[in-house]
Amino acid sequence: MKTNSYSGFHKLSLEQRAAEVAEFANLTSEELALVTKPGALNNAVADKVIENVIGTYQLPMGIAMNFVINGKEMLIPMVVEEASIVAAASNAAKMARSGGGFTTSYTGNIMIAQIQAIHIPNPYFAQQTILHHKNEILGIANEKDPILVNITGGAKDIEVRIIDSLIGPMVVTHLMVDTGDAMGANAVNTMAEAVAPFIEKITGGTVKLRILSNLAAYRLARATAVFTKEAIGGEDVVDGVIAAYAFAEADPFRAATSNKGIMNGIDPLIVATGNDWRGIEAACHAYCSYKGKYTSMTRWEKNANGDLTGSIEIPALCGLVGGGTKILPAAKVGVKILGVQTAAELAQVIAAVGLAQNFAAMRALATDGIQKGHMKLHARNIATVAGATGEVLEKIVAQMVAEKNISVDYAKELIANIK
Ligand SMILES: CC(C)(COP(=O)([O-])OP(=O)([O-])OC[C@H]1O[C@@H](n2cnc3c(N)ncnc32)[C@H](O)[C@@H]1OP(=O)([O-])[O-])[C@@H](O)C(=O)NCCC(=O)NCCSC(=O)C[C@@](C)(O)CC(=O)[O-]
Ligand SMILES: NC(=O)C1=CN([C@@H]2O[C@H](COP(=O)(O)OP(=O)(O)OC[C@H]3O[C@@H](n4cnc5c(N)ncnc54)[C@H](OP(=O)(O)O)[C@@H]3O)[C@@H](O)[C@H]2O)C=CC1
Repeated sequence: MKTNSYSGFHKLSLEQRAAEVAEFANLTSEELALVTKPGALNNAVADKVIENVIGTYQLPMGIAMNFVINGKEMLIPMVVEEASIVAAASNAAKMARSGGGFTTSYTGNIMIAQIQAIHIPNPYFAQQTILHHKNEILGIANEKDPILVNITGGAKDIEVRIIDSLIGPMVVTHLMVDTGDAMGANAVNTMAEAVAPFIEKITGGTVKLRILSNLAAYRLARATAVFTKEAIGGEDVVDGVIAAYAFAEADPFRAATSNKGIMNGIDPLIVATGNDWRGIEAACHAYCSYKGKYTSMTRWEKNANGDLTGSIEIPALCGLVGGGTKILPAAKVGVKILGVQTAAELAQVIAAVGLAQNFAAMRALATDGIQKGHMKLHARNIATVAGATGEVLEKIVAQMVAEKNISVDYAKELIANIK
């Protein structure tokens, strides 16, 4: 292959595509084998999951321990490439046990589909007109998915917003659909497309976009936890975490990093269960900013006893019956390890893990600094990249950590000295 402008690449077999890519990118046969050799996700299945497939790509699955959620002991599967995340989640969950673990709740599996209508000269009149026809709109939507209607009732309500925009006012109808154990993108998109002509007819406008909103403000998972001051290192640590939170609450530069720390917990669980991590990333970041400024996804306070209390409320977009969960064999194992039966349960675990992950990072930041714990574990990564294995690896990790000098170059130097 001499150029990447290649019409019909998708029509080749997986093996042909892999060979073409190897030629273009000068891959050795060993390098190519790292993506083409059969894995637990076999190539024939992988070829049906996305497009232009040349093979598969593995990531580690680790298990976060110690979680007690609503009184139930759970193992949390996490698929991720970053050292210290799984250890940190286990560490936080261990400390949360002193306060009884995590308590969660959920608003239900309600997704929003948006139908955007433009070119309407009288938007307030159109808004009320759409609301007059709520039952017909719900009827049209529900005709599209009788199975979902049987399971959950399907589309349940509408709301209509008028949005000022660069091209004038828009009348945006929200269709609220109970998507049950599905994340629900496909069901709500189909319904939105079905009701669009009727909205055009009753408003005289032109419908453009018909698509779900990732800002799933009616699909909220909540989690709380009490970390007793004794379990986390005393009242200074409580105050340190609250000061760290105050920084994130006030400053979007800090909030972005703190929230990345929360997604450190959420994304690996989302991936382990075959869910869409782009969807939940968009949802969580949008939800913590749509009431005004971009701020922290969590809240940290001190109770009357001087203990630390944490809370989180996020749109936990996830499902158990569709998307990757249905097709990826390892995702099914992830769900089984977790032991959840419904999307509602999964959503609540997601919130609890996000809260735990934030606590671990905030506690580290407020005490020793992040590098001590993180770099101790990252050092194993660095030593592996430098080529160390077995006893040599353990030895140089210990030395790099003790000397606080953790780099690939130094690891290589230590390996050479040992030899
Ligand atoms: C790293 C620790 C846990 C060490 O913490 P430690 O106090 O040295 O750990 P420990 O040896 O006392 O062990 C306590 C528990 O932690 C877990 N644990 C401890 N070590 C392991 C391990 N090797 N493998 C698995 N689990 C481990 C395990 O549950 C263990 O209990 P045990 O099983 O021994 O009874 C701690 O320092 C920590 O929680 N640090 C936070 C690390 C973190 O957040 N990493 C994420 C990457 S940094 C980032 O991306 C986000 C950030 C930080 O920027 C976000 C922000 O700014 O807010
Ligand atoms: N903006 C975004 O985030 C977008 C995300 N996506 C993608 O959409 C995918 C997820 O869509 P989703 O619609 O969940 O997946 P699927 O369409 O794969 O699966 C959902 C379907 O499963 C069936 N089903 C079976 N049992 C149940 C049950 N108990 N509860 C509810 N439904 C059930 C329903 O179909 P039936 O009624 O026919 O039986 C339902 O429509 C992900 O891959 C995501 O990446 C797509 C577009 C945009």
